[in-house]
Amino acid sequence: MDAIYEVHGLTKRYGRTAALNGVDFAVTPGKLVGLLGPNGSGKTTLMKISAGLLQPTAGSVIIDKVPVGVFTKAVTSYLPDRMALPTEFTADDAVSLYADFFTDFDKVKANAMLADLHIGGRDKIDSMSKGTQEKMQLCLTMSRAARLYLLDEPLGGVDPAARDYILSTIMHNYSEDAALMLSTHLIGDIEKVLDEVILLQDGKVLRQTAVDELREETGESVDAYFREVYKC
Ligand SMILES: Nc1ncnc2c1ncn2[C@@H]1O[C@H](COP(=O)(O)OP(=O)(O)OP(=O)(O)O)[C@@H](O)[C@H]1O
Repeated sequence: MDAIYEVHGLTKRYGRTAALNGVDFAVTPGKLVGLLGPNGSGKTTLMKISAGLLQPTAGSVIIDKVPVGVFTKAVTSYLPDRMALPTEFTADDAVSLYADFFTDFDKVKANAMLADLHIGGRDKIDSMSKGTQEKMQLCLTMSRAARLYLLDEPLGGVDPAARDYILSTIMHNYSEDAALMLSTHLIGDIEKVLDEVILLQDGKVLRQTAVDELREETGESVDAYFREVYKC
């Protein structure tokens, strides 16, 4: 099957620091991929370049056969690792903004998810807790019918009781012709839903593998494998 998301020789330098150093991988449609790696391994940088928010130093990202640009932004739904909406907005304002901005946005779906999470339309972002802000942004991100979802730490501030709802929201809101890549440090919580993992280290891909194969080969969970590989 043709890849929906390809990364070729991707390099990003900040002065003398190479945040990414020749990253190559490809993801096919239908896959839910975990982008894993220790702090500073380049996960956010890779997501930002793929979302068209940052220019690489070298290399390319191809989404749905097109290099990152105006078209790919229209088919990529990106959840940043911090609040990207004006904090004076209410949840209703945020929904309206997404509806105006993205033609693939499903307002009914977004409102239903927000109601499930007890987020009121009139709730203001700056009076929501950090975790609630994250949940709201995730609802908006997953209410688009995109070809590629890029979620940077979707569970970071979310309490354990809400994590299962969030995980099922992630799993059930992308179609078989789309792919989803998420970064997380909460591997134990998320590995049950992952098809593949991409392990980053020092700006390079250490390994890309199917989760089932990794478990079979190592006889341990992805979480245990991660702790072993990246032991300080
Ligand atoms: N704007 C910037 N200026 C200089 N260096 C940066 C900048 N952004 C990131 N870096 C550096 O690039 C490297 C990769 O950072 P990045 O945020 O992509 O890592 P990460 O894997 O997302 O980390 P974390 O797990 O802590 O979120 C780090 O060494 C970081 O210090």
